[in-house]
Amino acid sequence: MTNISLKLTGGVEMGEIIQVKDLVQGYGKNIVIHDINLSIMSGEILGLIGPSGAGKTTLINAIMGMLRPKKGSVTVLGTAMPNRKILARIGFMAQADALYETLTARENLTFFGQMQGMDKKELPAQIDYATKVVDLDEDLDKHVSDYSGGMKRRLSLAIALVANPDILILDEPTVGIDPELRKQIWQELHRLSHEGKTILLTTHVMDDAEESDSLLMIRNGVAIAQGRPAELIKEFEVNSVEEVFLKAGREQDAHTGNA
Ligand SMILES: Nc1ncnc2c1ncn2[C@@H]1O[C@H](COP(=O)(O)OP(=O)(O)OP(=O)(O)O)[C@@H](O)[C@H]1O
Repeated sequence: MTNISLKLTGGVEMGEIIQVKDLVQGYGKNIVIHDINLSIMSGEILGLIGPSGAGKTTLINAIMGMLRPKKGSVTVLGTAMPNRKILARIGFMAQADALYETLTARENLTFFGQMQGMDKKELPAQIDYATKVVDLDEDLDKHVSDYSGGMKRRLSLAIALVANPDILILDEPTVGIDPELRKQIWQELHRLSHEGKTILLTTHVMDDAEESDSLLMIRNGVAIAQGRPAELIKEFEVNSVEEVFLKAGREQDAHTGNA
């Protein structure tokens, strides 16, 4: 355990839930994340935003403990990652769907729910809840092989939700999801955050960024802006989160001589 104090209130931990300190991460000799610092408090929704190849998935994989930090540290619920017990408390939606195609959606949800230690008696109600959030309740008994790409994304999100985890880590949860359902999913994410759940998601979409409580913008593996959307808009003297990103990118280029 680190020196971070976590208080228990009604079973939900309070305080700093995810902490990333001076993280350097990469593959072999290729460094793709440079000195990232990040703190996510309980009940906070943090949006990780950046262009393709910026290093979002790499950062998420480091937080999940799937990659060991090359330098710096990742702490989740006061425990250094990687850690199996902590992993069980995270609902994870990966960018590539990891589903059993020959099983039905219900069977997939049952399997992943049980893997996360869910009580068998609680599973039907949780499956019902999670599939309603993503609008798949009518298609629950279809084989995943008959699902469209968007339906598979939605099922992956339902799997992240099914075990009622304290922490949600979602890699591009809104890709392939229509605007109406996107709105419904955001309503649910806000409700979960009000319950004290901590949510980290990645996105390319500026609308998602505006829904987040706080943002970390990364470009070429470097944090170029960090803070609450409204504060960033003020700080960069622009009118939207998108303009913050563009201005911060230009400042990065000027700084590194790429301008
Ligand atoms: N398994 C891997 N082995 C080697 N290099 C990798 C691996 N995964 C990612 N990379 C490289 O690391 C960099 C960051 O990739 P990453 O997937 O983290 O970006 P991203 O921001 O999530 O992109 P996208 O939005 O397209 O998913 C890229 O240059 C990518 O080529």
